[in-house]
Amino acid sequence: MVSIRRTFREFWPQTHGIRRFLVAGCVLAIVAAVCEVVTIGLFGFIVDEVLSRQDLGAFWMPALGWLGLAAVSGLVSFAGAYLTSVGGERFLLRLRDRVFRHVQTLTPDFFDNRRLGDLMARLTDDIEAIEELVGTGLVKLFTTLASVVFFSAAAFYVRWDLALLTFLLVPAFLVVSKVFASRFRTAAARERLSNGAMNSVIEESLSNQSLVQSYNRQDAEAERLHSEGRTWLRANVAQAWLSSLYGPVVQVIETVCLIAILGFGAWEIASGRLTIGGLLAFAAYLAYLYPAVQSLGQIALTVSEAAAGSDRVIEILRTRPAVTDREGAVHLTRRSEGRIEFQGVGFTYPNRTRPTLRDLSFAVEPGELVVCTGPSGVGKSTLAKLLLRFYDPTAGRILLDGTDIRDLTRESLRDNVTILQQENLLFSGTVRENIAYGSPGAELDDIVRAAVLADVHDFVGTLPLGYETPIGQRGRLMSGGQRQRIAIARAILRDAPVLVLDEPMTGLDTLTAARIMEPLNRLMSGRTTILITHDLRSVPEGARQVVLEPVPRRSGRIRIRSAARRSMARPG
Ligand SMILES: Nc1ncnc2c1ncn2[C@@H]1O[C@H](COP(=O)(O)OP(=O)(O)OP(=O)(O)O)[C@@H](O)[C@H]1O
Repeated sequence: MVSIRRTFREFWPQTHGIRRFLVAGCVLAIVAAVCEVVTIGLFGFIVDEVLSRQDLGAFWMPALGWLGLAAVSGLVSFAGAYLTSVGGERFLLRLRDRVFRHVQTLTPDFFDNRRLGDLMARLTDDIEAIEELVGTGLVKLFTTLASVVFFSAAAFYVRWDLALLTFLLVPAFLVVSKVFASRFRTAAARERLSNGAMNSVIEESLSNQSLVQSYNRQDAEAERLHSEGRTWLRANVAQAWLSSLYGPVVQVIETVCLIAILGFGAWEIASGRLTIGGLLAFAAYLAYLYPAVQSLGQIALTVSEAAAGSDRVIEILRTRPAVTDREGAVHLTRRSEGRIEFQGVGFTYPNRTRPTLRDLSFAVEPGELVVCTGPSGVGKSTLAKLLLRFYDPTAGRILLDGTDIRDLTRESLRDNVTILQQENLLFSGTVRENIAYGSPGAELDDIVRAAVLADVHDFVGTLPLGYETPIGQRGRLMSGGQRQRIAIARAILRDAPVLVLDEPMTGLDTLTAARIMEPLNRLMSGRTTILITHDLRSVPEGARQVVLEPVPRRSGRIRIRSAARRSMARPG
């Protein structure tokens, strides 16, 4: 119950503007139910007035009425179902957009600590489950409730005492559905969890297929999926067991009811207090009423499933980004000059106790190139993450043109800093789209100019569709050097005053590295550049160096102080 209330509080406002579809769906479904009630009344009338009395003349009017009602009922059922789906789908779209937008405000740290497949399950299946509760589920609940009310009212109208007898069994339905719903919720929560785990295994294995195959790990991966699949199977079987059992249990209660009614009805007919038409109409109302009551129980089961999904989505929505814009943060409208200064910067990753950086101070003048070196794992890439505000320093500050970067909006800060990462991140679009990724709306001429400067234009000329050639998922149809040059073209086109190159030569052989050097120099010229590398091949002569030293392992109080001095970056 708490989950359901929480789900509605969280997601109901999102149905604003869509509610008319849902309301229309409800109203139309209710009209269809009313048509059915009247139709059954006509059926009782035909039995008593036409069949029992063998009077064909009395047949035509109710028959025509029946036909008319069937047409109206068909039409409104169709329109109701259609409008409900439109409303539900629009709600789903909105919901997914909201969660995805929120997820993108979270710092990369969030993604580093989560399994991608599980996040994907939350953005797809779990969101659909919420829609089935708050959107279409609500319509179903209202229309089913309306059917229950109408069919029971009609049953009471025909014979209140018989109806009352029937209703004595309603508590039995309620007890059954309550017992089932709580068990179903536990099974559903397990199913959601295991669905996420299974998706994670599929995602990890498929995205690392070249590693899997080259290390002959196919069987191990298949076993991993099989084991997650088994857990999923168990959760689903538990769900199936409950939902399959629910129907027969309810049916037994229904049958007891029907037999009691028929027996009582036969006695009433024999004593002349009830017509056959009356009894048949009554039985028909019950035949409609019971499935409606049964589907109320089914709705309770779906609600349990949706609540399990919704908990998982709300958990994501409640996660706050580790870094946010400060109140009154300045949005840089002009291009920054590009003066960067680290002042006594210290940083510890949120899930670590040992600091990665301590008391790091250095400055880079506009247009200057500074090379940042140091052994692997010393925190060079961390420095880039701090400059882009993926994290905030735990001590000290970083200035851009003399302003603390925490006083700038993240958007305007990042507009002024381009990073070229170790692993070149390309999307599965075309060459053109990838070069223009950081500069939406760039003209083809500008894209080509950037490609020429990045020394990739000639290569693009050899591709079957030139700039319109798809580059494969994550650019896998390109070589490492080609990917790197496309990334350089992207950075050139973006034209930000500050540039961070994080190991631009990683994975490239000497020859390719040498070829990259020239476009890199073109990219760096005139920009403040921090070149992170432990590969001194790529260090241009005469460039100033900042050497990072590891923060020592054991951290007694006195050692920390001496460590602080030792780990200070010193210009080379
Ligand atoms: N998201 C993270 N959470 C916790 N620790 C992290 C995270 N990212 C990096 N680290 C740790 O921080 C330290 C510095 O990592 P960083 O990537 O900055 O090193 P680096 O100097 O760039 O190394 P390399 O030259 O090998 O790329 C490492 O010990 C690493 O294990």
